Amino acid sequence: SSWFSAEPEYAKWSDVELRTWLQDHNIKIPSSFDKPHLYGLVDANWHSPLVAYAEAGRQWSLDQFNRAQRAFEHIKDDTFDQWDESRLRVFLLEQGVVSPSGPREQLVLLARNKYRAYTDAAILYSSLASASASSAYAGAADAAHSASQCASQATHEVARAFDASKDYFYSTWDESQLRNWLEEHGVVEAKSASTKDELTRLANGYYRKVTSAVWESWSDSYIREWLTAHNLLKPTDTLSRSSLLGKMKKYHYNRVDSVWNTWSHSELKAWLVDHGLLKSDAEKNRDELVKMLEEHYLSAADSIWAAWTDSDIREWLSEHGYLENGNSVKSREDLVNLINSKYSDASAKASAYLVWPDARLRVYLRERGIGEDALPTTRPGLLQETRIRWVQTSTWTENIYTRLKEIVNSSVEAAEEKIARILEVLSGRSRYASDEVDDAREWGWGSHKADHAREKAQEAGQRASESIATSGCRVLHPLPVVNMVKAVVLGAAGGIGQPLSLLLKLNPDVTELGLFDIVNAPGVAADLSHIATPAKVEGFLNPDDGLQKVLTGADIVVIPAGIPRKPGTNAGIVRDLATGIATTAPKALVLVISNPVNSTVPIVAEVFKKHGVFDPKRIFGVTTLDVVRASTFTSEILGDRSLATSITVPVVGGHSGVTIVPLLSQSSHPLPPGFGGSDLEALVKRIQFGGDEVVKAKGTGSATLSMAYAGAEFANKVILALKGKKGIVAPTFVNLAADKAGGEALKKEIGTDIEYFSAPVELGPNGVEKIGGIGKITGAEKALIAAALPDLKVNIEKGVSFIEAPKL
Ligand SMILES: NC(=O)c1ccc[n+]([C@@H]2O[C@H](COP(=O)([O-])OP(=O)(O)OC[C@H]3O[C@@H](n4cnc5c(N)ncnc54)[C@H](O)[C@@H]3O)[C@@H](O)[C@H]2O)c1
Ligand SMILES: O=C(O)C[C@H](O)C(=O)O
Repeated sequence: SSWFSAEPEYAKWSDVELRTWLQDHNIKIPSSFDKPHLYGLVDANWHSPLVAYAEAGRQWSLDQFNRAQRAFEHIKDDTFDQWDESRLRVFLLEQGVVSPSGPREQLVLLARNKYRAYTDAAILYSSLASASASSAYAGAADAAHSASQCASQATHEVARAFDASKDYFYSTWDESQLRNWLEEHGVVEAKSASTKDELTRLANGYYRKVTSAVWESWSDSYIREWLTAHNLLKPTDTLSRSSLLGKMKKYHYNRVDSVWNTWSHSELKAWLVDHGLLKSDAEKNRDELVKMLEEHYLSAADSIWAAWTDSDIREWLSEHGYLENGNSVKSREDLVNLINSKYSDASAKASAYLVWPDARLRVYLRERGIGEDALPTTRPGLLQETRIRWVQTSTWTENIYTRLKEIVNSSVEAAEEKIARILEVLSGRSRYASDEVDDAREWGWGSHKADHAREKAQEAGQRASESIATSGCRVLHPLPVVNMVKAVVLGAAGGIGQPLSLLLKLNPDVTELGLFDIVNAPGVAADLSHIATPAKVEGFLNPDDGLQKVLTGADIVVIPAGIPRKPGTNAGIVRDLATGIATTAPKALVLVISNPVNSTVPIVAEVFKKHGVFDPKRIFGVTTLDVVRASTFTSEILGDRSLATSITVPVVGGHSGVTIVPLLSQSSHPLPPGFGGSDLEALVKRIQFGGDEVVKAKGTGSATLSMAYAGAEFANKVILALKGKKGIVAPTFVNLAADKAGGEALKKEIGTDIEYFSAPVELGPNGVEKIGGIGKITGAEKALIAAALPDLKVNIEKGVSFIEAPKL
């Protein structure tokens, strides 16, 4: 590509690279994102100021930053100009500049650079701190992002729009009530109107004529909703209609309204004459006057400076040396004239709110926590308060971020209320819709086509849903929320436990690794904790509630505790560990390795049922070793071990002897032509009894290293799914109720009613997403399944009855 190509650096990145960049910049990756989305996210954030801060901040450790914070506490950008050379030198030395040299100007420059880096880092750290302090709220933001939220919000808008098209108080009246009302109000045509539609139309028309404000014809409930939506009314407040109307009068505005919309013809004209834009005898109609106002309002000094109090202006003038003997300038007019002539960038101060109608300024202030009583009563007062709170931000996302921070740090105590307000901000673009709905309502009332209003409303709802969908995705960029994953290993000091813990420590998505065993766990943890990967490792033993401590906050729990080939002992161990999980981390995803898996998985389920926390989606029997063996042995048959990692063979049924059913006919890499008969039988047997091969070779114990590998393979998939990756499928032994439809279909395929079965399962953030079917298999494979079922049923029953009445 040419040097001048507009193609960005990241255009050719893989999704791993995109993901890494986003993680490095603390940009949350929404759970549903695939490569095009990741690309979009990188694209959207490439030039974001937060990313720049992150770059700057990365060069500072938190410690360094804290030290710097003290050093920079009283420093302003121009402080250095006032320092002498030796003071600058000392300061730079303290800031780690080893031999500060050069002329004083050079030193000032160096000091300034340090200061800039510090302020960038300060912004980063404060945003990180606020984000982590409010992770609950960030969680709400995340929820808002989810499609369902967007959808429900959109639905709400649509519902509101529909409501709005019929929500005038006489909408429920029958024909004679309408007729009476119209006649009482002297609408003569009522006499000749013959249908209810016509009468309604007349009522609408009449209403539009006599009411100046659109809301005067709204029902109480709709007014209440509008006020509540703008934080002007608590949902619990009960007010009379007249008080509600009073509030509307004070606060209702339309997004397109400007301050002059309510001015009379002569007021419009007077303003233009006062500002020397119109001769007092000029003849202009209202539209022409408004047009002139639109053009000139914001360049008029008094419009801009109305947002400044006298003392604000005085302060600015004296700070900039224009008011040495401040007392000589006394009048407001003098102050405004002076600042207007000195403030070169006045137009930059011309913010959008300067033209807002008073009602909108009031709403803005009320939304920012100003009480009804504290609201200024004059327009300059409203403008001045608004200016103080007006956040000028360069990007939309930054603006939303600022507003979110404001809410999170606000004094509103109830979390629900904060969350509600956050949701409002996130779906802020729905205001569009509200305004569209306003239009729609007016249309409906003013014209004959009530249906047209409905259509418009529907369109508005549609647009709302679209803008919510896009805003929902975009607003997440600046929230530096780190997706934490705590993985726990129970039985972490054992033959499987240790290497499995090692492999989990290597997974960069694991941020916390908790190890538990009845022996040695703290030692194993100390050892692993030196490995340079993100996970924080801690080990616990039984005393002092070690099990409870390790399980606190667990997202995923892997259980390789127990003794090889001692089913009875293992049943008790698994029962006790499951009890711990049920009481401390009932929402964790549980991966059972302890044998016999066909029975220990039902044991965990029964314990969870007893504690009322059973969710079949969250419990897995790890059968991955069978899958791994199937790949390896098949690659050997194919004569190419390098294929081993890419060969996949579904293995179904259970995890012991004949209950292990490899579906070799579905291998991603077909077996050699002519491979069958006793060769095939031997391969199947080797997969089914691979455990014996290892037990025999070792003399004592069973597979540990290959099991650790397999366990980590599966756990890593579960973690990826937990973090939102879609479409991950792995065979695992699950309760078939985890996916009713999938489970029932599977039972039909295997022709028997069974509670647990190992099948290819699609994983999701809540565990089992979908249970896959067996698919097309050979006669021989059908026979293998038939042979597996009786053993499997006995194993399952043993597990279930162990909890009901211990006898395993
Ligand atoms: N699912 C599979 O494919 C598969 C494969 C291999 C082994 N396994 C099974 O995994 C289990 C462990 O095998 P291993 O070779 O690691 O055994 P191991 O004896 O080497 O380790 C077991 C560990 O569990 C610990 N432990 C015992 N009771 C405990 C309790 N109540 N709480 C916490 N920890 C406890 C022990 O102290 C030990 O450190 C066995 O049941 C084995 O049959 C399953
Ligand atoms: O066979 C065993 O006892 C351990 C394990 O289930 C295995 O498959 O290797």
